[in-house]
Amino acid sequence: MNMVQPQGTAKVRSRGLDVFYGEKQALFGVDLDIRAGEVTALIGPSGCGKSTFLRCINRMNDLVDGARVAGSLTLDGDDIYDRSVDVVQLRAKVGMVFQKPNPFPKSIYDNVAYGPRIHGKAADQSELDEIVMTSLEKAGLLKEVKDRLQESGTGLSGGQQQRLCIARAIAVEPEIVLMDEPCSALDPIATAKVEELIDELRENYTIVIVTHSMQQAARVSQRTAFFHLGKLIEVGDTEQIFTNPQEPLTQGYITGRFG
Ligand SMILES: Nc1ncnc2c1ncn2[C@@H]1O[C@H](COP(=O)(O)OP(=O)(O)OP(=O)(O)O)[C@@H](O)[C@H]1O
Repeated sequence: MNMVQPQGTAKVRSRGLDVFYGEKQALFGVDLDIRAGEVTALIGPSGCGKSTFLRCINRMNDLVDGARVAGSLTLDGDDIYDRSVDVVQLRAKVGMVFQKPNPFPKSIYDNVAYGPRIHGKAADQSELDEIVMTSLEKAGLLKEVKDRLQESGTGLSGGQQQRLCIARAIAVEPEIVLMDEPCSALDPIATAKVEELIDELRENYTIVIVTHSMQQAARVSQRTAFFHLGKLIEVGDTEQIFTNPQEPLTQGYITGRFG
């Protein structure tokens, strides 16, 4: 089990974070703390840089040609962009769940066992079985799939596939789970299940979620950061952001004046 830091400690800290895609600047001097043991929601209109910020935390932007990062971004005080950082190890610490459920075309079991296998997390088969079962249980999926672990992950419903992807992400015991609009391809019932799950997971993980749904941000997060045109406009306790925003731009967005 992870050593979870006391709630409120900055797990990830950005200072003056700029991100460029070629000539285009997508983030401007972002100063944001992501606190340990909480769910932080990133909200704002399309193209404001939410996903860009999220993807910096596990260096997914490294995969984009011409992407460049300046300023400082740390995880537990260590520079995420330091030359000495092993990106594979970083991504084991910082898991990710994408917008569209993307199980591998493998069995349910192998989807979850994949990460533990490549990171050598299990000494033998029974330990691997234990990790797979525990991860499925934590992802709220075990009951539904325990009799068909050898069937393909792609044969599950969309909501089950997304919970399988969450099980896959947590199987390597990450410290942080990044979620990029994890419910946008799901129906309301599957969405409710994933939201419930996010709430349970925050006991053991620090979670950052990008969402277009303000209702979702209000339901699942403790902190909310509002971005606009690549700038962080305001961050605060979720309740405060939605009931008493300090910035006119935030006010305009949450009251639906633009978006
Ligand atoms: N791979 C890329 N190449 C070039 N520009 C990009 C790339 N990815 C994002 N951008 C640009 O960077 C800016 C921020 O994009 P980003 O995807 O972070 O925004 P977002 O707030 O997550 O948007 P959305 O809500 O639509 O997903 C946008 O102007 C976008 O066009």
